[in-house]
Amino acid sequence: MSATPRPHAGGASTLGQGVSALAPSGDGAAPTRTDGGPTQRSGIRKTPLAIVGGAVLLALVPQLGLPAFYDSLLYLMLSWIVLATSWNILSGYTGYFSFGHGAFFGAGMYTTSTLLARYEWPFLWTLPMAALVAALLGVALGAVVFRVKGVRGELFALLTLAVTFVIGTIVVNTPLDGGNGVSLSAVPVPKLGPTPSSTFYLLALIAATATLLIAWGIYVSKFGAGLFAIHDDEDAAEVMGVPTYRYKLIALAISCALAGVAGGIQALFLSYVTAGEVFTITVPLTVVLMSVLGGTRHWAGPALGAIAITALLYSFTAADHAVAGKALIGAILIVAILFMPDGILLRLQKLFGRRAAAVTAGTAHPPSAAARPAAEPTPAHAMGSTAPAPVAPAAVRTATVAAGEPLLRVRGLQKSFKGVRALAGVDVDVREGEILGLLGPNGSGKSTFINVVSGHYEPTGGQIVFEGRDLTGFAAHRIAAAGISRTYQIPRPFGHLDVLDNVALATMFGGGVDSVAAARHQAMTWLEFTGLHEKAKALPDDLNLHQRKFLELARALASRPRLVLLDEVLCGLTPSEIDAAVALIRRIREQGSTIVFVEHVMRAVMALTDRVVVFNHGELLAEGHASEVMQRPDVMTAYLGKSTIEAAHA
Ligand SMILES: Nc1ncnc2c1ncn2[C@@H]1O[C@H](COP(=O)(O)OP(=O)(O)OP(=O)(O)O)[C@@H](O)[C@H]1O
Repeated sequence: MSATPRPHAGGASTLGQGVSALAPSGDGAAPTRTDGGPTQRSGIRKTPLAIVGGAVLLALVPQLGLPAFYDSLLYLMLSWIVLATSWNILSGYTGYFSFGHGAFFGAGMYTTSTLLARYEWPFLWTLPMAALVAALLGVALGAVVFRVKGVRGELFALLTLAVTFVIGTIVVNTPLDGGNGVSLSAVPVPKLGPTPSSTFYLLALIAATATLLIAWGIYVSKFGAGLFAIHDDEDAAEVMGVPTYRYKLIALAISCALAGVAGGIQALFLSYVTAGEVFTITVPLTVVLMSVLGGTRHWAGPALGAIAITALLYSFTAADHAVAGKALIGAILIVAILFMPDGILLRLQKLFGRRAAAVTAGTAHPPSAAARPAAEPTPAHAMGSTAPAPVAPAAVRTATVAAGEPLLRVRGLQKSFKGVRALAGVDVDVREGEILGLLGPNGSGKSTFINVVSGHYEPTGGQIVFEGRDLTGFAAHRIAAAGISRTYQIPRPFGHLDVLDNVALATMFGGGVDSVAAARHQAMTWLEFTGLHEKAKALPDDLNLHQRKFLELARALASRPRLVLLDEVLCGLTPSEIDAAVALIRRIREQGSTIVFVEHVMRAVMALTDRVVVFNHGELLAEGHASEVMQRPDVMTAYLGKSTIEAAHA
């Protein structure tokens, strides 16, 4: 946007001119207070009050009678807060880095300017429309892009940037802009404040307050927990019950709607709108920079980044040495990002001795074992301890399978990967309450079976019936909700969530608990059940393999499944760790779960399983009791190879 703002703007520069054009005051009064991380329950109640309270105080600024210049500078700062925070709701929370924010901002600008200039709508009525059009644009884009697996990271960023240019080209070449821009100089500014510039300031203040409240609300909610899980491992999140597609679309719609509102206000602020300045990379680059600097894993991070960058720009580029000032700001940003890769906010939290907020939501962790009421389950001791078996926190949901019917009935299950037939049509029944061993040599299709039954892969053919309900082709989150959970052969914890929140996520999405606090409380008891309670606040990276495997188990159990699919949970463990794991799996069965157990460790198979099925080359080779099946020559041949058997007999 090369257009200068309407005269009342007091010479402040435009948003669309990007970082270089910003010269706001260093007031920094926007709400930058953090809630102290999710461990601070009192902070949770206070946070929205603090945001609203801060906004009420800031609403008094126009009464100070400052020159219009300051109103406009504060307006710009607040507008950047809206843009950066709205970007973060999709991109920071889910990890889908968008470079399309210019398109959504521009959609809002052109919606408002078209409605004002052509249809003479009252300005305030255009803002909901600006939000709606931007949100619809985002949802239309997301509905296509989010369906394509693998469009993440740089691909998603480039795609959204390309969409920005496409929309910009369309706008320029249609009557929306016509190549000349849209003039709004004749449109009256509503009288919210004593002056037009203070009106814009107050509008931006309302938008920023609403945006921060929304960003915070998502951050502390179950929805926010799901978004952060998508950020760390989308497939694992889906398998644990997070409806990833829907969640991404909702986050994108909210993000776009807020950017659209900012664009609508900006259109009238500028009074002259041109496409060439809006649909560029400048807006997205600026919001990315602000968010990364402030911290993308916290609702307040982007606001802090917006304030910091705009304040820097005002301090260093408003004077005569603008070019040197910009270079200095660049150097400061490089140093800040190098030394604070998680953003200023997390660094400040660490400095003030608080736990790094590398977690999703904002409610308190459950009380310590000592503080817990006596009626609750007693904590387990460390893994492998000889203490009495810990009590499972919640009874497993009872199955609703008809008498004589298997809990899981798989018929003719097929899965091919570009010519590789991993499953060639297997029939497997799993009876309620049993531990079924799933055996077979490497590459025989065991993990594929688990992946298909849990919805990680769609089957190529066949049928999966669980509790009499046909689940064939269901999305993984629906299969999780139906009562099937799984572990991964190589543990896939959510790396930025602590151990407790990893389990709480399963409690919420698989177990149907809506409150984050209740989910954490229940998750703690599952950690006690698996002996991980002392690691509740550790990040997965701090766990050894044994503990990571047990974390997988705790997550699988926390969704209170009727059927648990365990994929080589013992692989890589020491003999004593295997003993501890075998004892734990027994306890899992005792508390009511049915288990399918893929394993190569034969002594565990012998000790645990009621029945085994053996796969070979994607087909069912044998079925029966482990001790009998493993004696069969065809099974031995499959495991050891024909030549080995013949050599042994020779
Ligand atoms: N995502 C994939 N893409 C292509 N081929 C795959 C994929 N997943 C599995 N396969 C192939 O399918 C076959 C069965 O693999 P699968 O992992 O199910 O075997 P497995 O019995 O679990 O083996 P292991 O005991 O070594 O884990 C193998 O030939 C494997 O290479």
